[in-house]
Amino acid sequence: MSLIVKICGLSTRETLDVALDSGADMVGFVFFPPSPRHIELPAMSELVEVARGRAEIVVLTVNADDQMLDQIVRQVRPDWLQLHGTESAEAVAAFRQAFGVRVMKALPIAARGDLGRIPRYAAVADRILFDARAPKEATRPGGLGAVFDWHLLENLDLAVPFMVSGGLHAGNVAEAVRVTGAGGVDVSSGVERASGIKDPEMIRAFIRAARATEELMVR
Ligand SMILES: O=C(O)c1ccccc1NCC(=O)[C@H](O)[C@H](O)COP(=O)(O)O
Repeated sequence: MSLIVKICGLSTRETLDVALDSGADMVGFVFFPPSPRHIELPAMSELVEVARGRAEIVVLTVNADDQMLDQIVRQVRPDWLQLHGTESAEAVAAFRQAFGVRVMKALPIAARGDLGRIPRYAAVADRILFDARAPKEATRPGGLGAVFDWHLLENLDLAVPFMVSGGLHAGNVAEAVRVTGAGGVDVSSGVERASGIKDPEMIRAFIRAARATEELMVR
């Protein structure tokens, strides 16, 4: 069975090419100005056209309003919107219907209590992405290279596919897949040599390591 591998926070042609040539299934672009990976829509659109048809295109936003999402969808035409803020399940359902784009909802995980809201979101999103909960003082809700306790997701049975993220890198991705049984993995910081600066060799190594876990997948 194949694992979905997403490389997030791409912002240069060189590193996008490396991700595509190495076989990434999804490539993510961040539209969130406080992020070191933020990319304006005209530049994003140019990169997206390079990726279209070769990998699924994901645009990540944080609590974006209807107007912003409408602009992103019209200008960039992504395959997916990744909602990485505190969007409600009702908002996820409404965006999905309004924009005709698949929606991946990121849910922050730190403790067992965070699992309670999962079914609400699984009922309306096309995919769930689990990420580490950002500390209160963080300037962004993700892309921090922080790991959560993967055992919290053990034996999770969801109606929709899910992916795991948060502090993944070539050295721990196999264990994350083994423990969570996730159908996909998502990485940003773990393939960077400095904040916001992707490293070609780290991207290659991550995708190689992720592919090597596929033999562990039984579902
Ligand atoms: O990348 C960012 O700067 C970012 C900003 C705001 C919300 C989410 C953000 N990133 C999320 C991701 O890149 C991934 O979906 C995931 O959280 C993995 O991040 P990392 O722990 O850096 O591998």
